[in-house]
Amino acid sequence: MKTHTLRFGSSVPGARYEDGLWQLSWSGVGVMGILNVTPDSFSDGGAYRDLPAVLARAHELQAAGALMLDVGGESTRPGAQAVSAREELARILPVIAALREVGSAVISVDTMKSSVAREALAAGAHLVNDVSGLRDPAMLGVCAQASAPAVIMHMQGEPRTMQHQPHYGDVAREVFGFLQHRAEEALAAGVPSVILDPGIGFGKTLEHNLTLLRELRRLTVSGHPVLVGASRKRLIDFLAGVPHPRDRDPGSLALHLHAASTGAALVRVHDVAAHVQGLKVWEVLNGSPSIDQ
Ligand SMILES: Nc1nc2ncc(COP(=O)(O)OP(=O)(O)O)nc2c(=O)[nH]1
Repeated sequence: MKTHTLRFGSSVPGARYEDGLWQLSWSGVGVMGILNVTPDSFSDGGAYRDLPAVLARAHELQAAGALMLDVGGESTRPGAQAVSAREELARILPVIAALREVGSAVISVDTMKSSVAREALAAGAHLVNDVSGLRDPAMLGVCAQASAPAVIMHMQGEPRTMQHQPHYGDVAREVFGFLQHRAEEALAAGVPSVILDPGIGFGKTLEHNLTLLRELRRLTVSGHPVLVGASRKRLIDFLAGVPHPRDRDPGSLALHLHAASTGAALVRVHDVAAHVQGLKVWEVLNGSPSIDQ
């Protein structure tokens, strides 16, 4: 089973200090638990209304085996209206501070705004998850300055309109080429590590999403850890006729096991327990280095 490593400028849970950086390594596929603190996220918006409920959810995700928690204060579902930096910060800063207080897992902040990323990192987030692929001109500098890894995700257009008419000449070549290019720019700017994400459902048709998943090995061989976030997304309804997002966890796991078979390093999920269980079984059948006797 492949071992993946992320380098951080500051210490993170489970990391070792080596060559002047904190190195977090894991084998097989790590699970990033989704912690949305929004009123309108497509599958769990408003589910965690107050801080105790959010912290209880965080504990549940961590107890289920999440390697990281992804804290998001703005829905990026198709058609979502943008949220101000002020509103986004009001939602996520108390959560990040409280998670650090209780000693949580590694914390990523899911934001497209450099101003939000800067404050979230200062409040204790360990890395940035940017669905816009570091589009904000200041985002690279914020991550480099904080010596924080960045998840670079591909999105065509904006959440509000990205699904109107997504179009590519060669979707795999264009998406993977974009990610490789942004990775080089980020590392050259001093970002200690990058994670690449094809952006399932972000300005893609069903066919585009399927092609990216089928061709994903072309990205995982890049050497950068690859993250896939297909959890509860619309393509599962298209493929298996599941209209309600909360009913799509089995399909989510199937998509993420496929991602694991291509060498993905992380999956971003709502149902952490099901994914930890499914990946454990999958990894034994596909050559995990150790089996708990
Ligand atoms: N890196 C990465 N980040 C992401 N953030 C949000 C969503 C959308 O899912 P969710 O957070 O559940 O919904 P919403 O954006 O409505 O809060 N998907 C991804 C993804 O695929 N990859």
